[in-house]
Amino acid sequence: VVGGEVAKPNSWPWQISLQYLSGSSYYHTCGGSLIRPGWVMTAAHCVDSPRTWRVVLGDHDIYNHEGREQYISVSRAHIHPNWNSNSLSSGYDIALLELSSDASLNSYVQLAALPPSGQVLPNNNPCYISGWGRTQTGGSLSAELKQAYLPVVDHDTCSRSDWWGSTVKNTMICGGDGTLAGCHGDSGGPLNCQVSGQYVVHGVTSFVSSAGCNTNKRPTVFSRVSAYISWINDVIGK
Ligand SMILES: CC(C)C[C@H](NC(=O)C(F)(F)F)C(=O)N[N@@+](C)(CC(=O)Nc1ccc(C(C)C)cc1)Cc1ccccc1
Repeated sequence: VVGGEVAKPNSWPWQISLQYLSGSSYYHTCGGSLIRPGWVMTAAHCVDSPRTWRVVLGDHDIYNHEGREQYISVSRAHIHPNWNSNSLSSGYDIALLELSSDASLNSYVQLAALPPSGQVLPNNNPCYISGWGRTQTGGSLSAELKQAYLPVVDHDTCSRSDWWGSTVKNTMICGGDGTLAGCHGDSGGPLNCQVSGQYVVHGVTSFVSSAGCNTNKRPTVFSRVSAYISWINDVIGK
């Protein structure tokens, strides 16, 4: 997350760190959201390559064990059937991770609320991105969970030719003005939007400009969760 601030610990209790095994250590690679005790929602591009994955719940500082963490391995990744890693702009950058066991819900680990199918938020709706991603383009990951205020940029504005143009589809949601932004390592994490006084996960962090994470008129782009509710229900209801 470029800009913004360190989040109050566990203030986004559905935020998870998705980590892969390399040698004998695990490394943070993406964010995600706990949507059922045994299911995590993340970005398809996070789980494109087959690896040994684990999710860490209840975390704040990813480099220090603070005692609230739960470490659960991923038994299976369900990538959206229409996802094509060579065509990020087509969308479908969403995946569901089946956990090997259920998370224990407590004050540090809670389920995310998901939006109703098809709900599109108005321009400037208050939202926050959260994540451990790079704190500036080409920088390093943040040890502590960060958040930044990224109000919704509606499709009309975000798809303007001097903004993202036709790269952005209406199955995506744009956030922020490019000053504050998501960055590498925030992928898959939530866009937490305030709707009727409650935070609802409306976005899955998908991409930023290759010219730089915080680039003017290139807001952070998220998969719009409300466009995938029926697929999500099909997979987890199964
Ligand atoms: C892995 C890619 C597919 C998605 C990746 N997503 C993120 O970093 C995210 F924002 F989600 F945290 C990204 O934007 N990666 N970049 C590598 C940028 C990138 O690849 N962006 C991008 C944007 C649009 C498109 C298509 C839709 C035209 C393809 C790639 C990050 C970056 C940005 C500036 C400097 C260095 C690294």
